[in-house]
Amino acid sequence: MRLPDKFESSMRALLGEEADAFFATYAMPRTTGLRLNGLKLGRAEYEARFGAAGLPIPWADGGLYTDEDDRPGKHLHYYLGLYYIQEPSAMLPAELLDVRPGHRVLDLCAAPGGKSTQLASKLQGRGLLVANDNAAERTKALAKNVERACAAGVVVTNEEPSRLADAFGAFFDRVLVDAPCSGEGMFRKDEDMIREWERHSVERCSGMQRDILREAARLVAPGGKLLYSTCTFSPLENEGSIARFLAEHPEFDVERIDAPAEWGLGPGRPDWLAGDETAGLAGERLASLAGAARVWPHRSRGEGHFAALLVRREGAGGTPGPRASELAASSGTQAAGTPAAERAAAAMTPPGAVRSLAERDGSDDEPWSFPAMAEPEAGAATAASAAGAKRGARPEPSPRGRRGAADSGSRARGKNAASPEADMRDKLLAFVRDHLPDWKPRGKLYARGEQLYLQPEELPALGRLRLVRPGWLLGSATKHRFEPSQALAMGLKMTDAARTLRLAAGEADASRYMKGETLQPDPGRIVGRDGSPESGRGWTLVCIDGFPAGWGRWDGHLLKNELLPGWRWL
Ligand SMILES: C[S@@+](CC[C@H](N)C(=O)[O-])C[C@H]1O[C@@H](n2cnc3c(N)ncnc32)[C@H](O)[C@@H]1O
Repeated sequence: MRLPDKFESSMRALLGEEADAFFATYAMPRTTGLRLNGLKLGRAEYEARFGAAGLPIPWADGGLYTDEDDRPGKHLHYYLGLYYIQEPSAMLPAELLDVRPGHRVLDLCAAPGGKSTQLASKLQGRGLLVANDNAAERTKALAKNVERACAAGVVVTNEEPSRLADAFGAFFDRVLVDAPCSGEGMFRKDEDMIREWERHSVERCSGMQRDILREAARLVAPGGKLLYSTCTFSPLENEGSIARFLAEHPEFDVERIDAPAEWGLGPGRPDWLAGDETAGLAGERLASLAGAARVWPHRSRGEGHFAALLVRREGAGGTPGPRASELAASSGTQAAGTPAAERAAAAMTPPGAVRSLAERDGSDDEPWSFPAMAEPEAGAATAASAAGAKRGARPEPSPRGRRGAADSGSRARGKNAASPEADMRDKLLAFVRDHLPDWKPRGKLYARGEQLYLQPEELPALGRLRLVRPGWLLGSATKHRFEPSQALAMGLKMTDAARTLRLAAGEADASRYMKGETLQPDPGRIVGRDGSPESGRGWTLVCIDGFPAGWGRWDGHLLKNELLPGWRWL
């Protein structure tokens, strides 16, 4: 591999005696890995059922090393969302962020979603994750990866950080800034990164990082944490970005990353900054940058990475955004400014205020309502509709379109059962009663066109933001019925569905289903929740190795395949 001369000479100067060991790694195979999806299963269960999958990655829950010539992306289990393919060092930042169930989490630079899916598994379905990226095209992969792994509790946005900061204010307990960077740590993984490095200068990346970090600071609740990470070795983009951040934000401190010695991490290197790169920081505050962590390929089994954990002091009041203060007023709880730790602890106990669908259905005069059905301002296009318009395709129905206009009327009518909202909800409820009898999701409904989403209860109204996925897409309420989505299937458990076809990955019908073909299973294979034959017809959850793969429609003879083309196994 031919490394750029400028890169080589600066790394030799920084590493001194260690430089030879560092450069020797470029003749070795790159490191590869996968991370089991903790929302579906853990390592013990995976290995007990499917055999050993690789050596554990020491810093990542469910992380396993793979061999370069393994092809985990070709396996059906990948399509079922049982794991995400991720470079081992890239699993470190989300582990360090200390995300717990109930937290409000923001992944500010999230596409294509490796760390978002990891953060979502830490939340275990409690709390909220906003996964954002400012590149519209990249949010498509982000949304799909989230839907494959864990769409419940996740909102995908396509925004500039400043607009998120204006909307949310100091709302989040945890913020991840996995920043765009010069990618020096990925040269061994992807030689294209060398060409990219030659095109994008370290200085340009450092400017982008400054702008993103400035806005990120506004989004962290007092007592909350911000994890900054890059996949580059450049001191300017790593310690330099954090030095400038600390100089501009006295309310933040570095929290030392105390990793076990066997992880092989190196410290942050404030001593590598040139005088004009320290942003005037000096003394203990400059020295605190040593509490960051560097992954070195000659010390750990992983590509190059940097991580710094920053904590916003308790009582360092941020500005609650208009949306966050709305939430505080409406919920009667203190939304912004409440110590994050207290709220996280409260979230660990079952939240009585958050009622399940089953509890609402029947016991409430407005079951599973639309309490915060916010609509984007006229002219604020969704990312999907903007992308469609660019390609000249028919844009997704506007939220202020046919349904939206009627919705405004329905709000004026209040609880009128004949409102379009109530009609959509009733179709969904009828589907749930028939097909998912004991399913107990948490959240509130949100409608966009015909599509119905489930949002986390504590998500404030997001009217002006570009929403790629305003929540978990449950399906569409069409004129005659509710049609469940692929995202709904992926977020269910096999035992949630009243009717299933249960296949094993090795069966011909499993690959035929995943390729989009109609199936003709033995009717005895269509079973109910307890595994006994089921005589009904209609929507059927197709499961492979015990995990949902998608929907089919059973007519007693044939199973019509409802797997969308983009979800097929090629
Ligand atoms: C290193 S990648 C993120 C990888 C991702 N965290 C993952 O684990 O899959 C950096 C991302 O930052 C996004 N980005 C660049 N500038 C941004 C900005 N100003 N605001 C938000 N995202 C930005 C890029 O589009 C890119 O997807």
